[in-house]
Amino acid sequence: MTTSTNGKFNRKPLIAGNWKMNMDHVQGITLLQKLAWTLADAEHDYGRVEVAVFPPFTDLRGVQTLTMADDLKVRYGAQDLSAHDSGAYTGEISGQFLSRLGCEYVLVGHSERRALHGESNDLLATKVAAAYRYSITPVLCVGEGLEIRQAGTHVEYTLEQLRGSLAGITKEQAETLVVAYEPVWAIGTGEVAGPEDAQELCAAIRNELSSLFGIDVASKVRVLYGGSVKAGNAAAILAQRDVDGVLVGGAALDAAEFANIVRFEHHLVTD
Ligand SMILES: O=C(CO)COP(=O)(O)O
Repeated sequence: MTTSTNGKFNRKPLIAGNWKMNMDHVQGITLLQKLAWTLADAEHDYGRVEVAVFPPFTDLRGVQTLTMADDLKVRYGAQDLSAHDSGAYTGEISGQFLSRLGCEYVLVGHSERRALHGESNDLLATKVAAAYRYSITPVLCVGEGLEIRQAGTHVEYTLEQLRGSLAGITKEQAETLVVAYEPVWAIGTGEVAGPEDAQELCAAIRNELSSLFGIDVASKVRVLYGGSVKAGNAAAILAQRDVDGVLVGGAALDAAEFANIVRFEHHLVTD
């Protein structure tokens, strides 16, 4: 008998939309407004399922202004941050600036940052620490590429990324962490990991956090799945025991589609 008051979820599900390098600041406001209206029409209960968007840096001031003016319940965050606080780091954005812009979350170590910008686990550990310095919750992204998946070493590889990118954080910090498992071969390819694959890795990540930081961490940390999530496959993925949410790319650029993912419970078959 579980004491859960939120369906199968002991942890509040988080439905997150990573806009990547899409939506300029005008388009971004329109998208957020549409999303908020669609969810308001559907009487979405944000206390039950949390919603967050990750727009480009240049959209964040507009997103903040709209959120404050209309008292929106959608949370938001940035797609990256600097490991440094300030100084001669041309082109970088400090966690301090993000905090001033009302960001509650920041993506750290998205596979596109790891692959295209050579971000290592060591660097990412310093970015995770920077996020915590400004009380921003990191959404740490991990996940294997196709070759590793085919070699069958994906669990060990992903857990190694997890350990490396969390080096030096405290148990208290770990308790507020969000981890997103995003297998690279499933990102933007239409190739979605099966619900069982998502469950396997989300459970392995939770177990690893438990042995790294203690069991209560594992019961609090939310572990998301990302990679070709759409309204049509979200419910089955979110029905898995250890999947506490999804990190959505392409489908987050369409307000109606993303709202349907947020409302996944309406597509769940209850047991
Ligand atoms: O990378 C992703 C989210 O961060 C996933 O992107 P897609 O949903 O477009 O596959």
